[in-house]
Amino acid sequence: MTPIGAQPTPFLLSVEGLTVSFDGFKAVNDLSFYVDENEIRVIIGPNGAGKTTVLDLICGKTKATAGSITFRDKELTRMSESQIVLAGVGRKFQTPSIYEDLTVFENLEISYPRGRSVWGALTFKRDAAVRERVAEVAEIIFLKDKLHERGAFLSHGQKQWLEIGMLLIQEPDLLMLDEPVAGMSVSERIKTAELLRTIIKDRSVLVIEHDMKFVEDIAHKVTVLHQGRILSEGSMEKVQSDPKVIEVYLGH
Ligand SMILES: Nc1ncnc2c1ncn2[C@@H]1O[C@H](COP(=O)(O)OP(=O)(O)OP(=O)(O)O)[C@@H](O)[C@H]1O
Repeated sequence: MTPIGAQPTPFLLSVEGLTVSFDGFKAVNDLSFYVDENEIRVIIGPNGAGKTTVLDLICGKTKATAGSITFRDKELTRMSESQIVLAGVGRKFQTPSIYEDLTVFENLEISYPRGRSVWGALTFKRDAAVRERVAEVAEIIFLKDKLHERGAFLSHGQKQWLEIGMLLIQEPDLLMLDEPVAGMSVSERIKTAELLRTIIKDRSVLVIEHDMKFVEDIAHKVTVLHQGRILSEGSMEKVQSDPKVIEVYLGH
């Protein structure tokens, strides 16, 4: 809460009193949390805590029963999924959904946003801009030497990075990732942490994750959900030593 008379804090994302009810069952229940610019926030919690539902609500896949989600100056609860994407929110689901028959280059190229400016007959200029951006993103996602490899031949981890790249090319201000390191090798997890640290220079990232070593590596702040509400919030150190968190989640 902003004290009366103070300037509002410039959060990138403010979730306030968010509630969604499925046939009377509140999967998310009067939830409030705030994400800063350039922050990596991780949401953890037991199965069924409401983590995926929170991301579904932010990206507009599920409509809130009550509460608000403010992204910069926009109220997301009143917007459609596509409007939310255009406002700058990218969402990656758990399973990679790249085009297996296309190359890394083509997968990135196809995701390049169209129609943001009038290119008209300037296709030559546009092609150069696309190639440049594809190269930049390929470097960030560790695939610059694989640009002409077909999606089908990438490892599971490389497919996950490519999908992150397909979102990055759209330059979202908020990127949401659901268990990005599930099924990855240890070295891929370390590189994914590096990737996230690189990309938050220009945006914030909201991650759902169960892998506590990875959470420790990346999280600026952790929000622990339980039964649709916040059980604990703060640094990894703080939530890890919170008896309530140990009881319902970490102790198992
Ligand atoms: N569309 C829906 N209709 C009815 N119930 C739903 C719906 N979506 C989610 N739920 C319920 O809401 C609760 C929260 O689910 P959610 O998937 O958000 O949890 P989660 O914390 O992401 O769990 P997990 O770690 O298992 O992915 C669960 O009890 C789930 O069954």
